[in-house]
Amino acid sequence: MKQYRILPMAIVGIIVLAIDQLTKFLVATQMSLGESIPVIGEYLKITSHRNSGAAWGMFEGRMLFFYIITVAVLVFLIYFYKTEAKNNLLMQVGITLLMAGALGNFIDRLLFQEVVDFVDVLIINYDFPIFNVADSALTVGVIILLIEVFITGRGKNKK
Ligand SMILES: CCC[C@@H]1OC(=O)[C@@H](C)C[C@H](C)CCCCC(=O)CCC[C@@H](CC)/C=C\C=C(/COC)CC[C@@H](O)[C@@H](O)C[C@H](O)CNC1=O
Repeated sequence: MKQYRILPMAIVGIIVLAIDQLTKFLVATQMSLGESIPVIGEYLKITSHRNSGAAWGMFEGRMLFFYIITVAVLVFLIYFYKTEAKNNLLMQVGITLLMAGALGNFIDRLLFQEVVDFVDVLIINYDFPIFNVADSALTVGVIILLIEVFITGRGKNKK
């Protein structure tokens, strides 16, 4: 248990997943499609948006593709956790975030065949795609794993 921290990681994953699903639910029920609520002026808004594709609307509507990819990603992450994340907290956190993010968008795709997006940021005059908590978890998870492999851990098990 200590080496894999299954219980703490499961709690982190469930909390991230719950926040993702709650925020999507609130946006979908409390806002009309396209409605926008400024949080920090033009720079950060909550905009109710839907996306039946991946980042930037790629593979729009290809739900079977998304189901297959997501199950493959989840199976790979479980395998990777068991083989590479032993005694490695950073890697365990990164993989947990990736799994929570993948599951969050998977639930939306299974239930609605599209994903609820609402985080609308204006980055240096480039209107970044609208995303959600699950995308944030996926992106942070990717960054953590990259840091772990290339900077701190070099992939080896750390005490
Ligand atoms: C973040 C992964 C996207 C997420 O992948 C998932 O679900 C996984 C589990 C399933 C995918 C089929 C697999 C990855 C496809 C590759 C991809 O997509 C390139 C990733 C670039 C990424 C590097 C990490 C940068 C940034 C993206 C965005 C900002 O993220 C903060 C824009 C998000 C908005 O376009 C929003 O509309 C997307 C919508 O919510 C559906 N989300 C997905 O498909």
